Formats: sequence, C-alpha cells, structure tokens
Amino acid sequence: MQVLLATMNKGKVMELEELLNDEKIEILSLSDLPNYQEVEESGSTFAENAFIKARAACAAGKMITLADDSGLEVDALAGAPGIFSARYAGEPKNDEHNIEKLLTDLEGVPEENRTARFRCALAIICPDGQEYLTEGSVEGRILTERIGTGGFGYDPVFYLPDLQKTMAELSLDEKNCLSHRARAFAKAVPLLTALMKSF
Ligand SMILES: O=c1nc[nH]c2c1ncn2[C@H]1C[C@H](O)[C@@H](COP(=O)(O)OP(=O)(O)OP(=O)(O)O)O1
Ligand SMILES: [Mg+2]
Repeated sequence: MQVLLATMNKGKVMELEELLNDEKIEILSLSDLPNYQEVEESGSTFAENAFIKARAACAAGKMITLADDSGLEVDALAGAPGIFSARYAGEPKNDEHNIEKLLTDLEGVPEENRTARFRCALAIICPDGQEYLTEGSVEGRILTERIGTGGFGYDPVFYLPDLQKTMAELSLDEKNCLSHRARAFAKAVPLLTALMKSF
C-alpha cells in the first residue's frame, strides 16, 4: 500500500515515517509529486487545515493521504499562536524567529503561568472519498531559553515537566512515544490497518 504524506515539513516527515514503519507501506511525500503547489491553510481550526492539505494532496497523488496540521497553544497568550504557529513571526516561516517572538511575548510571565500544549490534527483521506480525522495533544510549559537540539519548531522551548526535559532533548523514538503527533497517529492505526486490507 502506498501512503502519501501531505507535508512540506521535514521534521514531520521524519516522525511520521518512523511511526508508519511497516514493510507493507510505501511512503511518499509531496516531493514525489512533480509540480505540486502548496495550498493555502485558510481554515480556522487545525482539523480544517489538515483536511485542506490532505484533500489537495490526495487529488494530486490519488492514493491514501495523511496530512498533519499542528501547533502550539499557550495559555498566557489566550491560545496563540495556535493555527498560526508556523507563521507566527511572519512569512517566510522560520522556527528561530517564531521562538524569538514567543519568548518576547512571554517576557515577565512567571513559570507557573507558562503552561502550553502542542496539538495535532491528523487527516486521512482515501481516493474514494472516505475522510477521517484523529487528534492528539501533549501538555507542557514554555521555558525562557532554548534547551536541546533535536526535533523541530518550538521543541527547544517546550518543557515536559514529567520527564524534566524539553521536547528537543528527546530522541526521535522518545518523542514518538508521547508527542501530540504520535498520539493522533496511535488513534489512526486501527483505521490504517483496515484501509490496508481494502486498498
Ligand atoms: O512536534 C512539534 N515540535 C515543535 N513544533 C511543532 C511540532 N508540531 C508542530 N509544531 C509547530 C511547528 C510549526 O510552527 C507549526 C506547524 O504548522 P503546520 O502548518 O502544521 O506545519 P508546516 O507549515 O511546518 O508544514 P505543513 O503545513 O507542510 O505540514 O507548529
Ligand atoms: Mg503549514
């Protein structure tokens, strides 16, 4: 079975490839579709954006397609950056600038009020029109400086109190045991297993 990952984000591709690690699944990504034009993420929720990305890629690739829309919700910022996480510091999107803006926006906010979560909406679309969505989240806290070099995006400032580590201090396998993306993916596994039998 072929599965298309509808994302331009190399960090997501790496994590999803590892999660999808099954010899019966051949994984393709948008770079395997010649001339693919990235769609505008015009939805107002993670779920809407995940479907927008998945539908466009599925139409182009005509195979089972997975799209992830994800982001960071910070309580002290009333849920921002949320669906705007990737372009928080403007276009073109840049992880370093986004972290810089986040830390500036949170200047003076005490540790106990820096609670946050990563959210992931994972859309699965089949060429015959079936559409599914799973979601996952992970709770943490935003530090005042970066720690760790792994992962991508906001990982260096996202602290997991239980592990006493940032997401960027985790190995790929460790991150894939507890991340928002891994949790959304875990809920999609029974679905993918069923789809593998029918396609
Ligand atoms: O595990 C994560 N660790 C750290 N940061 C993360 C994570 N997961 C999402 N994020 C952040 C990165 C980006 O600022 C935004 C996702 O935005 P989002 O539009 O879903 O992805 P994207 O534009 O990078 O790639 P694409 O839309 O092609 O899948 O949330
Ligand atoms: Mg995006």
